[in-house]
Amino acid sequence: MILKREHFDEKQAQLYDVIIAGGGAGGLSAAVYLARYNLKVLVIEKGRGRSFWMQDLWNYVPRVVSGKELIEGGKEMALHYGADWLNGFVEAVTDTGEEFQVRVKYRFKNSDYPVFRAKYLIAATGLMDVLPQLENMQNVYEYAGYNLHVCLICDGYEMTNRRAALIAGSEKAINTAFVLNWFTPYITVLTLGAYPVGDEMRAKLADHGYPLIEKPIARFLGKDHVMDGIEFADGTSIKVDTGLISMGSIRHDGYLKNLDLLTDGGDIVTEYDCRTSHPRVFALGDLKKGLNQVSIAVADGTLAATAIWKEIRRASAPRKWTAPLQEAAARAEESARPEISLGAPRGG
Ligand SMILES: Cc1cc2nc3c(=O)[nH]c(=O)nc-3n(C[C@H](O)[C@H](O)[C@H](O)COP(=O)(O)OP(=O)(O)OC[C@H]3O[C@@H](n4cnc5c(N)ncnc54)[C@H](O)[C@@H]3O)c2cc1C
Repeated sequence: MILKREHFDEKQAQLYDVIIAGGGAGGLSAAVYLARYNLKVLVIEKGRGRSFWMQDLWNYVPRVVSGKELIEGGKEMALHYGADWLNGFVEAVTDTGEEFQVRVKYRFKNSDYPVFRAKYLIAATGLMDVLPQLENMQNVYEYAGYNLHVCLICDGYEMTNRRAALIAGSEKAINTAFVLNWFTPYITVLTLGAYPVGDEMRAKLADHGYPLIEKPIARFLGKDHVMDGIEFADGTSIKVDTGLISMGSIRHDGYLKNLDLLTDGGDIVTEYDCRTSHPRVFALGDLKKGLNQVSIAVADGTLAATAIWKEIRRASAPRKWTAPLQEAAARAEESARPEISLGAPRGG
């Protein structure tokens, strides 16, 4: 069910098996599995995460869908199988040793701060790509995620043989040009004038024939979500067919601080089944170390949910089914009697 204020008292009193922070690709996959393992699960989702911005989900079978379709379909499925869902922002998690207490901000105005409890926590809150900060951010949102891409693995193919602008957030990020050139030779590198570029990198770009433009962007040009050029602060402009933003990302992991999880370069380190350095915390998808793709996040959800089910199942009393089996046998015997009495009279 979708939780509203009137459900909070009842739901705060119960102990969930699992609380999932984040209802994107990974969190939804875990929710569906957990609900179908007949476990009590709550998904908490703030809205407008990374999957939401995917206009086309490539490299995923059986067909291309939008991120919104993926989220709506997954949410509907999780609810159908009995998961609870809360539209809210996970602010903090406390581990009492026995359970996790998950504090949520519910609603931006007239906020409530309910605390829900669970045996296990799944962190599936992903990350968000850093975008160029222009005066008019609407102009950026008009094209970002359409033909102004943020993911080379996802959208490199879409850029094949197109005139591409690479917007690099650091000198290191300029190296993306030498991967993007797998798909297209027509690359212009933009630094927004935000950092100096060393002689070695300049020489490498010149050697490949990639122009370097080091001035701030004023706005993206185009219409109907199709970018076809970039205008700079000095009034000059270039024509392009596509773009790739490589400016890093921000992890949605603030609520995990108290748990002191093992990380590597900021990514949460997990075992094969997505278990973190805390035995009752699992991390999925973009938040953890590994490839940032929907297929990976979805598979992570499968692994984490199944590992948790296995553990809860093994800790539960054995299900011998003695009483139900005896009852079923008694019922079968009962229903068999009239048939016998309907047959030919004995000894007749
Ligand atoms: C424009 C774009 C195009 C892409 N194209 C592709 C593609 O074609 N193919 C592909 O495989 N991948 C693609 N990706 C990458 C893909 O979106 C991610 O790899 C995938 O969504 C990761 O899943 P996730 O569950 O880890 O994170 P997400 O899907 O980002 O889910 C995390 C969820 O957590 C929520 N959240 C965050 N913080 C909190 C909080 N504190 N409390 C509550 N909720 C919170 C967010 O709102 C979000 O819904 C694309 C990404 C972008 C941005």
